[in-house]
Amino acid sequence: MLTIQNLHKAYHSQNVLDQVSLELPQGQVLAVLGRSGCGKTTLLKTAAGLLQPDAGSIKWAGESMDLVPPREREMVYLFQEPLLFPHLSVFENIAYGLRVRKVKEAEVQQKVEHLLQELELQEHAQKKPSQLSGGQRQRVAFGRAIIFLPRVLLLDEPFASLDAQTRATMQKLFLRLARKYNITALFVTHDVKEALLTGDRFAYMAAGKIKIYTSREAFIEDPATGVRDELAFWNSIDQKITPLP
Ligand SMILES: Nc1ncnc2c1ncn2[C@@H]1O[C@H](COP(=O)(O)OP(=O)(O)OP(=O)(O)O)[C@@H](O)[C@H]1O
Repeated sequence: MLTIQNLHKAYHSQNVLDQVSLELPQGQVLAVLGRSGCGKTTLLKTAAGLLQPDAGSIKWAGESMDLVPPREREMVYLFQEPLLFPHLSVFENIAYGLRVRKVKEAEVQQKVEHLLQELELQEHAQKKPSQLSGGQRQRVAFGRAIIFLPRVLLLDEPFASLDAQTRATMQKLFLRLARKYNITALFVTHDVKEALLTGDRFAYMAAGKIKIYTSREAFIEDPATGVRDELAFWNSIDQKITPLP
């Protein structure tokens, strides 16, 4: 269980995280919907240990992570734009987390090859990141993040820069692997449909405050989230599309 309690962070006089608290059981995905600038990235970076909060605490299985450095926290932050080592192949980018943990070569080969298959990247294993498409690069970054099964995956609008079709493929891939590997994730997005698709649980963030919902229905029904209005809009578009004769 990930437990975040009363996290607070301010820049000058602006409260960017305002008493943020949440609980996330292992193997669940919390979709956090929020408009640009609401503090989503600050929340994820603070959870990963990349930013220090002014107050509050982060725990995993009851153990405080507050003094644990980012590398040992095993809460991996996945950037909007995939950050890959440009000089390493796809294989070595994915293997990186195992190499720094001094995992034996045979196990590295077996694990990376298996994940390359899952990510449908086998034929690109020896390419460098510059030789890949945006969607392929994002898949490599995802593989690199999950290869050692971190405690928590922190996803920051991971598919925002992809075209609609690639984005839909990536969302399905994420869901399949999240189920298969029992991934615990905070998935932040400004996209209503993406939040509904990826989340087991739902939250809405605005001006540094987070609201956690007890059910999908409560999330949809709350007028503050704008989810119902957006779903109504898409339904009205669907009804306007008349089938071809
Ligand atoms: N280093 C900083 N110094 C001052 N203000 C900052 C700093 N980092 C973030 N902020 C401010 O904090 C607020 C929240 O930023 P954050 O990056 O968390 O937003 P976000 O919800 O992730 O937005 P987006 O979806 O646009 O990435 C913004 O108003 C931003 O200007």
